[in-house]
Amino acid sequence: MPALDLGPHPDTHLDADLAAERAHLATSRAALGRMRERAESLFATGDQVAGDAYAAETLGRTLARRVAELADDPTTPLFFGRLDFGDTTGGSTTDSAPADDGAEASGDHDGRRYHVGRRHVTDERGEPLVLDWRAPVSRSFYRASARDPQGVAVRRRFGFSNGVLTSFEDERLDRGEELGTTSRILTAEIERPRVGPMRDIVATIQPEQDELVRADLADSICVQGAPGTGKTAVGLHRAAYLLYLHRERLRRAGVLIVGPNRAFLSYIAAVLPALGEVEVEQATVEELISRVEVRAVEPPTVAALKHDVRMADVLRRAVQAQIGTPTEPITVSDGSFRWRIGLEPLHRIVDETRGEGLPYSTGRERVRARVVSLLQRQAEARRAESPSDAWLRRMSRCRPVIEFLDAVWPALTPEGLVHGLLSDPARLATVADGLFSDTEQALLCWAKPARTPKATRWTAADALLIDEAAGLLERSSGFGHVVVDEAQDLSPMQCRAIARRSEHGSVTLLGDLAQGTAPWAARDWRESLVHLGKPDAVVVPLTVGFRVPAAVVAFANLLLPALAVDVPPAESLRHDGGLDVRTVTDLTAATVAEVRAALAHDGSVGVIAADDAVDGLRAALADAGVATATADDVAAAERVTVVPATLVKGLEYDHVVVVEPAAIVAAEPRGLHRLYVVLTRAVSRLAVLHQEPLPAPLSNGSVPTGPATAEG
Ligand SMILES: Nc1ncnc2c1ncn2[C@@H]1O[C@H](COP(=O)(O)OP(=O)(O)OP(=O)(O)O)[C@@H](O)[C@H]1O
Repeated sequence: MPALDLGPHPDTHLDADLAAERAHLATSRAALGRMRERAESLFATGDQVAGDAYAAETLGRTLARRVAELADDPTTPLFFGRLDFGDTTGGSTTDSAPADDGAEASGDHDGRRYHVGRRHVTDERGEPLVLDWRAPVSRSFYRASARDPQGVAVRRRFGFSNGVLTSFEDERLDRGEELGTTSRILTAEIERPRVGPMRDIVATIQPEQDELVRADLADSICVQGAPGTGKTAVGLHRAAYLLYLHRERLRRAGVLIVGPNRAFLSYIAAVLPALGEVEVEQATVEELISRVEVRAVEPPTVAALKHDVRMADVLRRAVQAQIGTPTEPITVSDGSFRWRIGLEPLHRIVDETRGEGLPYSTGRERVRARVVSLLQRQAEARRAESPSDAWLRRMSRCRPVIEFLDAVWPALTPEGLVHGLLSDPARLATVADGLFSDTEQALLCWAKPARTPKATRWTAADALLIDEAAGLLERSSGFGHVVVDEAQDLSPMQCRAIARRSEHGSVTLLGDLAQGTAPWAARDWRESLVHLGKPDAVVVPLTVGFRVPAAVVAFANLLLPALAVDVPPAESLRHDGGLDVRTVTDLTAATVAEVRAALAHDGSVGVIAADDAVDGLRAALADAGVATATADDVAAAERVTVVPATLVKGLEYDHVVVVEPAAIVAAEPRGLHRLYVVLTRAVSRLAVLHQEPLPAPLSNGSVPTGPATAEG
């Protein structure tokens, strides 16, 4: 049997193996320590080495990053796997190998042995002790199978506890042995109690996940995955992989992770640094588009109109409508001569520039430059010499030229454009005609507009319009790769905001149509991809669930027919766990009792309720002496978190207590989708407490009641 259970072990051969692996770990840790010391001492002396201040700063940053990358967390293993390549030439397997990342063909690794870990570790001679999981050769650790061993004779996985190597598990791929998802080490990792922030899954990435992680940088992909299938994990590991492979390019252009809210972003924030990646920007869409301060809310119907993709056309037309027709020639005097540009060339300049489709503000400068160039030509013809730069500058800023520009191509700001449009029904009507009905236009226009953009109390949706307008006025620089999580909730206009930031890069879109809770949530990934400017991206399903136990998945899936989405069903890898659905007479008292009982187990406890019930539950728990944390405080010492239903997307807790599903459903138009999200947060046990009847799709199914049905 390939799986080895190691603890105190009678088999001296296995004990010797384990001892050798522990020694290799100790050597590797010492080597990493030396690498870090070297980086630290370079960092300390960096300013004396570098030539100028700029070089010193750049070098300083690089070295500081290097030091951070080489941080060693004593509680996580430096390596988690080993690959022994078979020897087709007849020699014996040798430890380590040439520091080879490039050799793709397995033949180059004949007879070699590699430890696979979080980052490269080399000994003093530069020989690899641990290979980075992202190196080409490490791919076989994730992908080799009995059917396609890729030259690997033995794949070894290590079990660790607090950074100490405790066991290993071998698969003799050369003998057709393969554990797949029955691996004990994988099972232990999936079933481990959760505490604190999200962790990396680098040791146990599954083959279908690895394919997504290692997709080409040029490939935009969309992952449709049921709850807990590892979408977030895949997106983060893909970011780390791409940074490794395209370090310089992506460091310049940047990698961006977009998540639904701050609680989620703080939950995932530690994953990339743990993988040695300390320079990835993480933001919500709202943070990305924060040109103006949001100081007001508006009715959902109005917000929905502003999130509608028709607004993009309205704004485009509004910008176009600013471009006028020249009505008078330009006459300029430079003190010595008078110059004149007639209407005909001015028409030509404006038409040509309009035809070039440049961002509006660039267009204005182009018109200016062309006007000045005509003046220059006249001056050259008359004086037989080129005018000076100062003369050209003066001409470009002289009053007749500015007046001409202001008449035919006026300067615009994004805020000014949107303010002008929403405060003037007649102006809106000219550009919204045929796109929005009269009623819709009336909804869009402000009843009492502020006098200036500055005085306007903008809403979140206005900020989105301003961002769209900014994209029409100026060219923005984008990221090299953008990972968008919970993407099903993006509106078309939000997709466009992200498209502007990934125009020359690629995107990884992660989401689940069944979890769409925004009023504008996607119903078809193809549409989102069009708005994101990546219409050709492939949509790949993930269907193996790593979080939610099978019994809980089955319960949550009772909701699926009512959600009106076409998504492939998921299969749970977890057959442990418990589900307890209970009618109670006193919700608060039952919640407190449930939390107390949950605290007898290891791991985190999440109490999830309709937003307006949260404060009451927190107070009741506090009165009962149970300290609670908030969802955005991932470092909290408290094991119990009370989370409003609207903030729980993407998060998970070992033991989840859902309080009054009917209230969660009633709180918002897509309340059933919200409930589906809420019910799929449990890693080990789910308790559903209700006083009101369960929402119809749940009460119609055969719901297990009473105490836990399949307690693991
Ligand atoms: N290959 C794996 N090995 C071990 N654990 C995994 C693996 N893939 C995912 N997990 C774990 O499963 C849990 C769910 O993963 P993740 O949050 O990435 O799923 P998701 O699809 O984004 O979920 P949701 O739809 O709820 O947002 C996490 O605890 C993650 O660490």
